[in-house]
Amino acid sequence: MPQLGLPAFYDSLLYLMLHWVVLATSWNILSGYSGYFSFGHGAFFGAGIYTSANLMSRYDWPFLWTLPAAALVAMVLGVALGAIVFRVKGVRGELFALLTLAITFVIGTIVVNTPLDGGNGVSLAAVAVPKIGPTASSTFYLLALAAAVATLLIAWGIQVSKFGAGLFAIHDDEEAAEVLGVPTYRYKLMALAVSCGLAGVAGGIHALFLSYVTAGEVFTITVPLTVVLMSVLGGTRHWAGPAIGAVAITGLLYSFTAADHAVAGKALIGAILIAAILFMPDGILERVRRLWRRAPGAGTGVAPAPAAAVLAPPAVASAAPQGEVLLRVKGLSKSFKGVLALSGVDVEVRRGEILGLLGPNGSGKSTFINVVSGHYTPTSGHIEFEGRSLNGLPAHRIAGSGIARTYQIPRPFAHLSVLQNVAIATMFGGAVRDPLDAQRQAMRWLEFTGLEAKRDARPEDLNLHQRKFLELARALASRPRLVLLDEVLCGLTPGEIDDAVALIRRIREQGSTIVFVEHVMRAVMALTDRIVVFNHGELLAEGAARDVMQRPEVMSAYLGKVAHA
Ligand SMILES: Nc1ncnc2c1ncn2[C@@H]1O[C@H](COP(=O)(O)OP(=O)(O)OP(=O)(O)O)[C@@H](O)[C@H]1O
Repeated sequence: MPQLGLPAFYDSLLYLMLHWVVLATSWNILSGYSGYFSFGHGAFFGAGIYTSANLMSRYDWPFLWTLPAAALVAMVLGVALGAIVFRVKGVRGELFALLTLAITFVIGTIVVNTPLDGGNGVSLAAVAVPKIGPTASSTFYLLALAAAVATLLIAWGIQVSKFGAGLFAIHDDEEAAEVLGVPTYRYKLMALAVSCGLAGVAGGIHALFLSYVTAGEVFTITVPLTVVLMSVLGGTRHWAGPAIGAVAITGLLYSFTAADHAVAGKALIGAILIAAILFMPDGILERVRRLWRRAPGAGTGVAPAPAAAVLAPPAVASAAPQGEVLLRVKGLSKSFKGVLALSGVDVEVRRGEILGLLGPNGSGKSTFINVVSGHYTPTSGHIEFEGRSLNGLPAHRIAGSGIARTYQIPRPFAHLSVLQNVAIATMFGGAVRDPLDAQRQAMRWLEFTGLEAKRDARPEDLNLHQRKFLELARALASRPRLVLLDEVLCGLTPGEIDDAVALIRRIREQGSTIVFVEHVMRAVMALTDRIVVFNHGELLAEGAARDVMQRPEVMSAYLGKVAHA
């Protein structure tokens, strides 16, 4: 472009487009991918601007040397903030957005009241623009072009990687992602660091472009609002979406400014945004991709599993010999603000067995699964798996050690296909790094659970029976040595229960040990080697199902409950 000799206006217009491509795409890496909607992008952009501006004006750093420093300062600021905020459960959605916006104003106030700005702004009129292009405006264009290409490559690389898959899982259900082995805290921090670093670089370049920076114009709501609009317009679930939004909005805005119709331009953009949000809530790009997918002959890009693989699911690794204690739980208690859900429970699970976990409603069965899988931390007691203590481990480390679980009410990742849902488990539990390999392996688990025809469906298109089987496929795909099944049969018809019972048998046959929480007595009798019965959070009885269910104390705990099953 600089060689074409066009008026400087075009260089500047293209600079601004690419500048917004960097900002919107960098915002999307955290907020679009992981769903942590930030309104604090102005703070990180501003950190980059003021770092570069101060290093150039006060310390005479050459402009290009200030850019890594701008990235670093913005990154450190973001990671320091994230290290605290991401630890607080529940700071998501509007709370996270408001918190990050408040931080922008706090940082703006600090900058104005310190020598960083001093209330007068920082002038860079005396700083020389490096001679990268033939003119100053072309230099800015080339710098922004390099930054935009690098940012888009990073965003693409993350989207197609295991890291990206983890972020998309966090977007849909952070707790379920953690239980499947996604290191959610680390991933969120990494995404924030990348997002802030890129915003810092954009800020560093923009400082010299503006040549005079004031906190009043930097730390405003304009930057976060604009990047959110651009990303939402283009589509937040794809690396290219924010760039499309950025080009569309900047192009429209400046074409009207050039023709002296700036107000009409803003009104038109407002109208376009309203129409886009109403008719394309997932963004322009998602709309186009959906039309493309509907086109005859459009495939998903995932090769089918080889025929031999389809016949047999992957063997599950077994670390302990048959009959050895796999899981040892001693004196386990869990209380919730005065409610003692588990009280000093001792349970042993042996390798290869199906252990039924029974008890009336509210007796602590789901709490047991939640504590063993790391969803809740125990109040007291000890949990040991294959001889190693699980106490204090986060849920993703427990998943990584070979324990998988299902939820009583299925919790699939709503925006991912059935195949992608299972592939996440293959990657994080089964340690397959390459997403395409993960999808091939996931396909084998879909065949195992009979869901292969639904591979491209969204979870919302499945019935309850299929969603429960998807939970099973997802749990198995992490190749666990112990599977904790929480009422997988609940809500199924008698025919579907028969299918599920046969499937659970096959799961055991291919090597997994199963703890099976269930109220359906027919299935308990057919499947379990042993049962333990809980009542009021305590262990009431244990042994073979036929003996234990006859005991008077069990019958009285269950009074009225056995009969209906
Ligand atoms: N997150 C929570 N907060 C407060 N109380 C809880 C929580 N989770 C479980 N409880 C309480 O702990 C007790 C045991 O609940 P739990 O869900 O483990 O029982 P359950 O045996 O699985 O019951 P069901 O068969 O109905 O699923 C109940 O009194 C329940 O209300």
